[in-house]
Amino acid sequence: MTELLTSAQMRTIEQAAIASGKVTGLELMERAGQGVVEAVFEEWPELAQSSHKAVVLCGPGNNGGDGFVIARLLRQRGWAVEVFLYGDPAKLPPDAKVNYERWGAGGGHVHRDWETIYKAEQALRLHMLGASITVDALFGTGLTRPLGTLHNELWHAFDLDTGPIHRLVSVDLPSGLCGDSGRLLGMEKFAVQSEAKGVAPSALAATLTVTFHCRKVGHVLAQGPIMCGKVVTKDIGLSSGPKLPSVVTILPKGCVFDVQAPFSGCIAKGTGHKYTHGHALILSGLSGKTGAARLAARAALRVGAGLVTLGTPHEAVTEVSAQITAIMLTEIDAPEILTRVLSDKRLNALCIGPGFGVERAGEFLPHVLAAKRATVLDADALAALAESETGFADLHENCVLTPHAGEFKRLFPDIAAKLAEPPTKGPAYSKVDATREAAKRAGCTVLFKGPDTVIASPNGRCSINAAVYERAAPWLATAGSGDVLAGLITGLMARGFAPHHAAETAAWLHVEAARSFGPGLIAEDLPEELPKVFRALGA
Ligand SMILES: NC(=O)C1=CN([C@@H]2O[C@H](COP(=O)(O)OP(=O)(O)OC[C@H]3O[C@@H](n4cnc5c(N)ncnc54)[C@H](OP(=O)(O)O)[C@@H]3O)[C@@H](O)[C@H]2O)[C@@H](O)CC1
Ligand SMILES: Nc1ncnc2c1ncn2[C@@H]1O[C@H](COP(=O)(O)OP(=O)(O)O)[C@@H](O)[C@H]1O
Ligand SMILES: [K+]
Repeated sequence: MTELLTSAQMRTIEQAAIASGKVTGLELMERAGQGVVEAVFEEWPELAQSSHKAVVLCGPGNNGGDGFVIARLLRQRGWAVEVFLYGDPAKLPPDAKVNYERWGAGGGHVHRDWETIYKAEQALRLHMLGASITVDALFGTGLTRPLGTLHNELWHAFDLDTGPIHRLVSVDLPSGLCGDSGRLLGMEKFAVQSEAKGVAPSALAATLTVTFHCRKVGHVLAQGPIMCGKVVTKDIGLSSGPKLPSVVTILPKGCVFDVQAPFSGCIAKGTGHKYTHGHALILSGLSGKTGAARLAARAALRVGAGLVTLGTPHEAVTEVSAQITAIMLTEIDAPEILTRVLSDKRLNALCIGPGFGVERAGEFLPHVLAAKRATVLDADALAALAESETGFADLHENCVLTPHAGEFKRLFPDIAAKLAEPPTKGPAYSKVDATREAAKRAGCTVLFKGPDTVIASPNGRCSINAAVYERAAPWLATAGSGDVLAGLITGLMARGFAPHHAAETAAWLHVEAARSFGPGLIAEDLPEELPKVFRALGA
């Protein structure tokens, strides 16, 4: 698992490293600047062949300090560099000030008060038009409030109405993007306008973002991926040495993890007979609505549950039995029959919701939850849960709720409203905050779907399965893919995976299967692609 850090956590790590005496802030800043220059030449090797022109936009904090280092290093390579400072040099923090002075001592000029410059000469725009790269070192993890008029100026100076600027390199975070939530502070107006025009929601949407030590949560959530372009992480010497483990334990807030490939050992089937690997029961909808449960059942079987049974209403038996082979069928017409079926303790995981019907789900839910099995509640079961009188009282820690944004809103309207509020100050309320709050309230694991799927459990554990950047899987936006995910979680829980682990692993496999199949994917393809994914994992 890789950690995704919040801005506060990153600061804690930096400060602890500096306090330990093993590194100075100035050294960290130098390495950060070097990391950006390195990443630029790795991304565009042609720029390393000769000298070019760069524009570097520096802000009033240490992000600006990184900008001065970058400017100096590029100039040392013979580049012509124009530096614009937003803010008062006298007020720069100490390390940034040292680098500002080093830039000046080497003969470097700093354009100041660029609002006037823009209005008088449009210098910024002119310089940028002729530059091979523009570096955004305005704000990083210290962004506390919206960019306001500065952003308006940049829109005009960049003349971005028609598209993104060529090779905009962002230092740590695109300025304006909240590092904890991936949301753009105070830029809803631009978000709406740009969506209509099909361009990025900010003048500062980067081609390349170079961050330090670890990716931040905001790189993968919400608008983060659109704003960052591509994210490269550079080591600045915080990972080496024995000090990090103790630093990590004093992090101020719970950590968030990036879901990584499961160990082949946990996916592989050990010895044992089919019952060793569990028996999943997937509850089917009525005739004409049975496809969703069949998809889930197929996924549960493919992910390795020893046996899978579809609990099918009598009137749908012909429809279902005509379309299954290895999957078994048992008639379940009424909630009481479900309770009787579940007296077989070998049925150890349950899925209700896909194609089930909201009203029926409302009738079955109390019996499902009373059985205290590992249970996935998806689709119609979530709608029924939102309407139920007992609310979350009957949920237990072996439940997993799998809402998409609409279902999340029905289940947790106040939390969804908080998340929908336009962010005006950083750190903004994030999908991580929302899912954590939801899991705590529900008392069970919540998997909040999307390209940035967030999984949280009541104990505060939280992971993000980000299908973004090199793991983008837009083909998952297809009917029935959520049913497959529900089946994967159920199958893994039948195999004995704990709810959070099952949700993480299923979400990862879901994206991998989609990526392995590629364009043209339909939900039926997902379970069938799993063997290939398992083989690649060495399972
Ligand atoms: N620490 C280290 O050792 C290392 C740090 N590194 C680098 O430092 C970055 C973090 O630096 P940072 O903490 O100084 O914050 P930064 O993002 O530069 O901004 C703070 C300034 O901006 C201001 N401000 C905020 N929002 C504003 C707005 N909307 N409009 C106008 N002003 C606004 C804010 O003002 P204030 O809120 O205090 O009034 C403050 O003056 C990090 O991302 C990385 O690049 C690397 O060198 C590695 C080593
Ligand atoms: N653009 C996307 N990139 C990655 N994953 C996506 C994208 N769109 C949807 N998904 C995933 O596909 C699944 C869709 O589930 P859901 O909305 O319940 O669909 P359905 O009800 O049709 O099964 C979720 O797991 C979601 O995270
Ligand atoms: K930046």
